[in-house]
Amino acid sequence: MKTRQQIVAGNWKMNKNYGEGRELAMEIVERLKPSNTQVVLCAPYIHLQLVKNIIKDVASLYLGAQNCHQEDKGAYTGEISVDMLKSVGVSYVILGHSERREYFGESDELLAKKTDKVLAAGLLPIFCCGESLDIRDAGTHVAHVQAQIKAGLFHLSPEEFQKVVIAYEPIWAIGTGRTASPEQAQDMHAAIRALLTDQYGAEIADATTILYGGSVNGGNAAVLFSQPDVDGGLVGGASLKAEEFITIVEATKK
Ligand SMILES: O=C[C@H](O)COP(=O)(O)O
Repeated sequence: MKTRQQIVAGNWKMNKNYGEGRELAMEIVERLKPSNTQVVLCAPYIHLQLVKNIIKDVASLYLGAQNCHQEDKGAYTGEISVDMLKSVGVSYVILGHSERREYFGESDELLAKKTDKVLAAGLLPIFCCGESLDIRDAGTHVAHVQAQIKAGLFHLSPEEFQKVVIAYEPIWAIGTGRTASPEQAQDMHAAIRALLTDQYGAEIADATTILYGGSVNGGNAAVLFSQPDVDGGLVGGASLKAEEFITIVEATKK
């Protein structure tokens, strides 16, 4: 039976120029201690090749991208294909981050296509879901998140689905300093796992990694990750400081 992998992914978003990115990746390599937690550096495209070279000898470090295009290639100015990502050693691709959904109009249908493309290339999607504050206040957050997962992922076969990592990121907690409480995170993660159990069965649901994202930092990571259904984090701001990021990695379950 597949065991549930603990993962901490750092999403650098649109931060760090070339030199700063090199410095950050090198400091992470220096500070990281061997462990079973997978650590994914989701750097901007300009850094991917360099970061791959810096992390290549560290078994627990993986390269991630923050997006991809849904087509193989062609006249899509400014876009990047899964084949391009794969060719520089990318393993994980973040899909459906709320910033992409909101600022770039990414729909559930589009994300289903991107998921297919990532899996077909042999890469691993980190599929993001999460509700706005209005939806949470209306009390429909569980239904909202479950609908995002159904629309983006439930066309996948069980074999395909087993490669997917889910990241729950309440939008009201992203970059705001206002994190979900451990109970709020656990409740949603349990609801997601229950949905996965209905669709794919308990064995696959139990083995699925579900990350929490939204103002995770060195001070709150341990209590969030100690929740039974929280299997690590998708970290934005705090992934830009090596020391704090490593503290977060070390807060994962052993
Ligand atoms: O992808 C990461 C999330 O958007 C969380 O960002 P944050 O840790 O800066 O709140």
